Amino acid sequence: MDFRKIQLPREIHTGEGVIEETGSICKDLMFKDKVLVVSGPNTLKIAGEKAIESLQNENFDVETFIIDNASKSAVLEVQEASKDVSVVLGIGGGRVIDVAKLAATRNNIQFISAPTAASHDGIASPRASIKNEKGSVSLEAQSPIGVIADTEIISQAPFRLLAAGCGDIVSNYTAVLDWKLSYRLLNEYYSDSASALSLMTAKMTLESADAIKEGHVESAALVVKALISSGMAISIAGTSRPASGSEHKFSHALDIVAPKPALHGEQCGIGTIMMMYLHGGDWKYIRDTLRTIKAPTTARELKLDPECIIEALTMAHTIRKERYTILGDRGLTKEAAEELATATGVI
Ligand SMILES: NC(=O)C1=CN([C@@H]2O[C@H](COP(=O)(O)OP(=O)(O)OC[C@H]3O[C@@H](n4cnc5c(N)ncnc54)[C@H](O)[C@@H]3O)[C@@H](O)[C@H]2O)C=CC1
Ligand SMILES: O=C(CO)COP(=O)(O)O
Ligand SMILES: [Zn+2]
Repeated sequence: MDFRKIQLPREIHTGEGVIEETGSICKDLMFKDKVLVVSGPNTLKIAGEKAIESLQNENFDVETFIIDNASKSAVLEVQEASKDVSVVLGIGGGRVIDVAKLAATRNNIQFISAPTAASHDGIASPRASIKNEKGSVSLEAQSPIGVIADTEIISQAPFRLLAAGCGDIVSNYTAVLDWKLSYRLLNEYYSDSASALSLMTAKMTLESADAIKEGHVESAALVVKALISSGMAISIAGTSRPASGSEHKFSHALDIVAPKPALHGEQCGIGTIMMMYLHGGDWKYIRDTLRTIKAPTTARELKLDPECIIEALTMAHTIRKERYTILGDRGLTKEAAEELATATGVI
């Protein structure tokens, strides 16, 4: 028998000020007594404290745990801190959400995702990216039972984070091309519906590029919706394949080689320009649209040396080797990497 399970969020709450409804949302979801809020040092002040007040107003006993990295040890610490709670809330950026999501999954506890920035599509996905000695691993986790996305808070986050979210969405184009390639060459499992949702999300976002502006609640709402939809494509696929291909391998490689990596979504956006070139697709459209959004398209904008880009390109195929992409099993030579980055204007 070919059993398949698709897990999706049960409730998605978006809107200006919705973080102040956290307590009543948790009550409606029938959580009781003690809850754990996992946040970052800054995001606690930006959103965590409002959520805590709202939870306390509904008589929840709130514990707080602050993390600053998506490491294995942070996951273990949050697991330890969440043994006797009814729900774990991750309030912050992608790293906070991943740690809280994985710790809750391992403790068999429900998880609520409350993003403070629209910077990544892990908001509603059933995966968690955790750093390890080799860079990072994508681990299976539960989907959040609820998403609380306060568009006012998200619209006030540095614009760079919103533009990065667009880079993570644009990645869907090359991720799907890579996935299809692997399906054709290696008969890898492939889902038409997950790919269709992923591509539609990327297409709609790029078509709205002109409307993605700094400080606008509507822009934040547009990107949040796309990131949640991308996370659902990951849920349907049961793998991050529809949203992570060669461009993500490049970004994961940069996280290893760069002295100070840029944001995940920024790196993925630039990776998409280059991987689309390798696929023979319309890489200029990707580049120009990222420019319209004011997302970075060059190494200089990422504050990275050209050497870093070349090194990441030549090692990208070694990341998640089981995930076949346009980079093949042998990857790029140094010369080919240099040619690719130069031809696309990345260096
Ligand atoms: N689980 C999944 O399916 C996915 C996971 N990821 C992971 O997510 C992470 C990337 O997420 P990011 O959010 O880009 O990085 P991040 O979590 O490191 O956040 C970037 C910075 O933005 C700050 N920040 C967040 N909200 C803010 C606000 N409202 N105002 C001011 N500063 C704010 C954070 O404190 C942090 O310093 C990576 O580790 C990546 O691997 C990315 C995509 C999918
Ligand atoms: O970043 C992701 C999707 O945007 C998750 O992908 P990975 O499986 O590469 O961690
Ligand atoms: Zn990503």
